[in-house]
Amino acid sequence: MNKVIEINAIKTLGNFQLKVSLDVNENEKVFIKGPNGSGKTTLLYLLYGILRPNMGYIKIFGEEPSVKMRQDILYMSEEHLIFLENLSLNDNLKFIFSLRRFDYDNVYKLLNLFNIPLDKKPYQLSSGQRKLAKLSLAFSSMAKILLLDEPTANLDVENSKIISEMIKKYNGTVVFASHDELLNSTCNKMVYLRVGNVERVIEC
Ligand SMILES: Nc1ncnc2c1ncn2[C@@H]1O[C@H](COP(=O)(O)OP(=O)(O)OP(=O)(O)O)[C@@H](O)[C@H]1O
Repeated sequence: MNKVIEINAIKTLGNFQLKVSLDVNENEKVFIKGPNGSGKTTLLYLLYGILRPNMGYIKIFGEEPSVKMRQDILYMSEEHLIFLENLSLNDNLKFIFSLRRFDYDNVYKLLNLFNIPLDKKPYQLSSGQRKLAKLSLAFSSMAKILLLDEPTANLDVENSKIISEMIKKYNGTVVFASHDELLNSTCNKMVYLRVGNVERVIEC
């Protein structure tokens, strides 16, 4: 099997230290679990190249994470907004499409599936609707690796189940951090973090 992610690294943030050693294969669906503050988001930041390790290495497709990989790897944060507040969702999409390649038809298909009104501005949508709009983009990105932070936070059970199925069926690797037990059946591998350490890795 092709390894797409290799990490053996230490990252220090103030008095917190994350120490991770992990390989991820092509098309694997990896569920990062752990209590609040255990280092899940920090791990995703390292994989996306937002943070650099203090020691060790991170390889994505055999190379250090870098901006030039951004067509192949997409990170969807829990909190950060990706939409401009003064534009409708439709105009936001046009702008986003000018920056990066997506399966455009699939974006609109998913937005329709989730009943997201395109004429509304981001602040006129609920937090769940904004999340579903971001996920519609992520799952239409054609990225070889998706990094999803809390993909089902703010979503109802029905939509969470749809997202779970979309992760399972995604034609690529998905690494997702979540507290949502509903996603337990979604992965091939579970990685348990505790206070910055990999407590255990379970093949599912
Ligand atoms: N910029 C920073 N400076 C210092 N400490 C930081 C910084 N960013 C995060 N931390 C610390 O790193 C630790 C891990 O944070 P992280 O956000 O990775 O946890 P998490 O597992 O994603 O938590 P949650 O489940 O609450 O989202 C926390 O103790 C946090 O306080």
